[in-house]
Amino acid sequence: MKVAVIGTGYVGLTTAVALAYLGHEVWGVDVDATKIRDLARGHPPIHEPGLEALLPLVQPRLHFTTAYADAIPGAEVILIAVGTPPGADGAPDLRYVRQAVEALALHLDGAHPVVAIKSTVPMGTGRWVRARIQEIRAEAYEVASNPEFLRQGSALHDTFYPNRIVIGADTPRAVAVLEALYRPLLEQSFPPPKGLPRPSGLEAVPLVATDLTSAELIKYAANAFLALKISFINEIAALAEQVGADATHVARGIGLDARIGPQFLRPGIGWGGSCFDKDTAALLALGRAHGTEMRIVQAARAVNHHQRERIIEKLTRELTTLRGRTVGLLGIAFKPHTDDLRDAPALAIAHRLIQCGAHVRLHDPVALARARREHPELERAYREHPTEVFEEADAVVLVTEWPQYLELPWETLAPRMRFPLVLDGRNVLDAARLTAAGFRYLGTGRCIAHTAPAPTPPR
Ligand SMILES: NC(=O)c1ccc[n+]([C@@H]2O[C@H](COP(=O)([O-])OP(=O)(O)OC[C@H]3O[C@@H](n4cnc5c(N)ncnc54)[C@H](O)[C@@H]3O)[C@@H](O)[C@H]2O)c1
Ligand SMILES: O=c1ccn([C@@H]2O[C@H](COP(=O)(O)OP(=O)(O)O[C@H]3O[C@H](CO)[C@@H](O)[C@H](O)[C@H]3O)[C@@H](O)[C@H]2O)c(=O)[nH]1
Repeated sequence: MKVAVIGTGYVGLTTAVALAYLGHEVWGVDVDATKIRDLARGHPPIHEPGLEALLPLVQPRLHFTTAYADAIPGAEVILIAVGTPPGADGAPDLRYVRQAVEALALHLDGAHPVVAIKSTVPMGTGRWVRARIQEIRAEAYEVASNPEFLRQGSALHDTFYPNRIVIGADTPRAVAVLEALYRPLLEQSFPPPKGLPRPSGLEAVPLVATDLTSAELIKYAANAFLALKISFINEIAALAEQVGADATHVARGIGLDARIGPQFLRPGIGWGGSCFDKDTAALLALGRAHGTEMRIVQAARAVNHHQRERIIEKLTRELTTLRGRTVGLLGIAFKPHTDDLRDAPALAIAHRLIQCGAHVRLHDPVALARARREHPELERAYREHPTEVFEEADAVVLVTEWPQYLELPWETLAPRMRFPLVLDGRNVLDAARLTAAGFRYLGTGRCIAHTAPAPTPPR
């Protein structure tokens, strides 16, 4: 099948590569000429595990262009995967979707492709896209919603082995065409790419076929639910610290209940990234626009915003003041295995620390180059080697759980600090090992023996 993918960012590029691997003839279109030039030379502009290795393998069936005229004519499916960043009031800014739709409409030929929206868009957008194309072409085209659920850092894995595929469309033909596009994924009939083994037990992927608007809402509901699971465990973690409990044990204790499930219950610094903040804000705005107050989502956001401030509070409590202190942050990317810095907690914490009069040092094994480009205001803080953030520091905070940080020569690091405090924002370090190495170790939501509160009698 000839497929056009509009937008070659985290979602569009991953989708294009995966579809080419499955045997489709794929055209990736982007307005960013630099990105397209790099891609055409086989250089992915983003860090995503497996992408660089897979790109040359699929190259014969994968084309990159800035010209809609190359990609659209003859395509059976057009996937829109452009950005939908937050607008001023939290509602998504749909200008890139509008621009993509207007550009593609000019090149539609008689083949009647299905236009499917992969970008996360407000309910009603699909119907608007259909109407706009009809207005431009004076003819009806089928439009579908095909929301994407991949996670950055495991984007290819999630694309090849999704939990489900959602297709929202108002005609059976649109569903049938997209079902045919994804058949190898639905039936898991393709040989797993090298380095991306199929999860054991995965034999088929469920298809959720629904109407356009429900599919659009599924995406927002999924992200909001995941976000509130994280905020829930973080709220429990805050209480655990006060009462002398271990929130990681609480998470395991509740997560084994099949009705709750173990995932997204890792207490920590809270969520970051390009999606959760944007999509929960969008849901609030959409609720407001339709007279529905989204109270649970609002609470989840409030808890998450406070998570970053809790790091500042903990450091202030431990160090009395932040003025003149030196604080090292391990990890800048919003999660491991990506170089994405959108809504990265480390950047927010770094700016708050500087505001409080502290000196900051920042390291990341992959995202440092992007941080230098996108956040030159922090240039003095960046360090090339992780051990440099410990030099004469008063505290080090592990913000992003890159596996490399577990391998640091911890036994040699405490003596290099002014005050050997380590705040483990992701609960991944070995508390006993660090304590033995001379650190004062503080986890998140875990009260270790010497910080436990005095016992209180039952009332
Ligand atoms: N990043 C994720 O993990 C993820 C996962 C699921 C869904 N989503 C959603 O998918 C969408 C894309 O997200 P992303 O992270 O890939 O964004 P991104 O910013 O990485 O990529 C968007 C791309 O679209 C291009 N673009 C903008 N206007 C264009 C136009 N008119 N024609 C062609 N290309 C154009 C940009 O140049 C950019 O390369 C968003 O709606 C997002 O919410 C993202
Ligand atoms: O138990 C957890 C799980 C995650 N996080 C944090 O949550 C954020 C988001 O992580 P993750 O969801 O793994 O990455 P994303 O790439 O943001 O993916 C989310 O957002 C995408 C964009 O919409 C969706 O497609 C995915 O399904 C959804 O998981 C990160 O800062 C994580 O550190 C936690 O704090 N605790």
